[in-house]
Amino acid sequence: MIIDRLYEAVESKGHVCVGLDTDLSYIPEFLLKKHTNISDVIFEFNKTIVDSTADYASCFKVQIAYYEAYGLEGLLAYKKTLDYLREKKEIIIADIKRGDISKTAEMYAKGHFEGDFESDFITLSPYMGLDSIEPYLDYVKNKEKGLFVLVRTSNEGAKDIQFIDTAEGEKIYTTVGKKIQTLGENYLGKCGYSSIGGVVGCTHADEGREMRKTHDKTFFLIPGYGAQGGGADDVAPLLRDGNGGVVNSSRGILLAYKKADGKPEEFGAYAREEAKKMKEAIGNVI
Ligand SMILES: O=C(O)c1cc(=O)[nH]c(=O)n1[C@@H]1O[C@H](COP(=O)(O)O)[C@@H](O)[C@H]1O
Repeated sequence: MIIDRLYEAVESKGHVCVGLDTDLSYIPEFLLKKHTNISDVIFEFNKTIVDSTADYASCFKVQIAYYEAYGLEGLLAYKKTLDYLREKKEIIIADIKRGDISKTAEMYAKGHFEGDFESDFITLSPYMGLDSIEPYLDYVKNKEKGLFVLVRTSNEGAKDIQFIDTAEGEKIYTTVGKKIQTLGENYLGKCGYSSIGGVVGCTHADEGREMRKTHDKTFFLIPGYGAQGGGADDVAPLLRDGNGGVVNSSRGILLAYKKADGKPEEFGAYAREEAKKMKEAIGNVI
């Protein structure tokens, strides 16, 4: 099961998931000038970030919107980035947030678990129902692939729908989380967690401890660290026994050189330092 690979990566390298949400405006001028096409610019930036942070990262999350936004050149950069991560044996989470009827989902599964855009995990939205997740399950069972399903997201608007009380007297996200855990129990790895994980933001830390208890077999992808205001203390309740989740930071790492007003040529070194600091900060509180 792919979850065992991720669990072991967390054991050996820590909880940091580096987010490759590469906007052209994040890329230093000298790199923009060096290449004539966007795909080479984005790929060289990503390659430097991967090489600089890999010692401190258990996985990398690539948010596809940042690549789609640049059309075919962007998608070429996306593919090159995935190929490079695979070559380096890094674990890839493709943040594609899909969710559609089952025939369409079959094509999404093929598109992101096979071929040019193959990744290890993908993110899914469950709001069309569990039948929209079914087409991915054969890949989870037989092809070493995994899912992270949105449960309680990090944005302010999460409250608009996910926090509504159901007739059973619980929040919608609690119901979704329970359904994901029940489904996930069919795909447990040796580590005790399922290859069907849940996305739980660290920006509503208050219920974190309770969630960790009730979702004891669900591995969490935890966004919201850094740029969205989350810190190590917000993440700690969502992690258990020093494992049980990975924590994503994208802008916090990619833009570390700008925040420090550092030399643009040293953007990789700043990203490395930020990933190291994040790993240590989380290590200190769990
Ligand atoms: O699924 C996600 O990764 C995700 C879920 C969520 O609830 N909140 C959230 O921010 N994300 C993603 O996590 C990343 C956060 O980026 P930064 O805020 O720059 O660290 C982005 O790629 C978001 O799309």
